[in-house]
Amino acid sequence: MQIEQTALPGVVLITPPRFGDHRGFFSESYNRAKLADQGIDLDFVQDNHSLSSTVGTVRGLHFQAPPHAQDKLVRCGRGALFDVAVDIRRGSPTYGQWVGYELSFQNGRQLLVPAGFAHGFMTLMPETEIIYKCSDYYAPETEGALRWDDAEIGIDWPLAGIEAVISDKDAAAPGIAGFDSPFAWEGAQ
Ligand SMILES: Cc1cn([C@H]2C[C@H](O)[C@@H](COP(=O)(O)OP(=O)(O)O[C@H]3O[C@@H](C)C(=O)[C@@H](O)[C@H]3O)O2)c(=O)[nH]c1=O
Repeated sequence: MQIEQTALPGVVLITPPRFGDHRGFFSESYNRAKLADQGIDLDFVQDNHSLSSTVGTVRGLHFQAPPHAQDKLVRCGRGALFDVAVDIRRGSPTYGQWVGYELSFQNGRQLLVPAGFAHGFMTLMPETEIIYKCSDYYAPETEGALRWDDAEIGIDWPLAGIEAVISDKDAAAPGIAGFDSPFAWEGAQ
């Protein structure tokens, strides 16, 4: 299993091995013990799966506030997407900064987006599926969102100029200026 740190401490790229043969491939998309050996020991309780039909669909930037904050382990089941994590922990040295990676069926990469980060993605192919594990249950009363194209966050989305397909909820999300984050940085881990 390949583990790569990103520019945002805690956000990690994970690539499980694929064993190919004449039938295709086999891969352990999640193995708790092997991840724990690498220092990533999370207690996932819910798996989510969504399909986005159109290229340029954007979902995000989303989080759940404590006490239902979620770590998310994200992968692409079909197609390709650009997956983003934004640090929203008050006092964090990287507050407001983002990282983004292409996750695709083809590359098999996964992104670990810890609690304290807003998460979002843009699909790069039609009929793209995202699958992610969450460390807490859906708690709509704790949901929050930031605007996906907020100039102050400044995410360099691929497919610049495309008219993004977004939900009404995401269209109404605020920018990060004046955002009263429910997360506080707890110091270097
Ligand atoms: C997130 C979620 C939604 N739902 C329902 C609520 C609603 O009727 C329908 C669609 O919900 P949404 O529009 O919020 O779905 P979506 O915009 O795909 O929301 C997701 O976006 C990505 C970026 C994330 O990181 C997730 O945590 C989640 O916020 O699904 C659940 O039943 N359980 C869940 O865990």
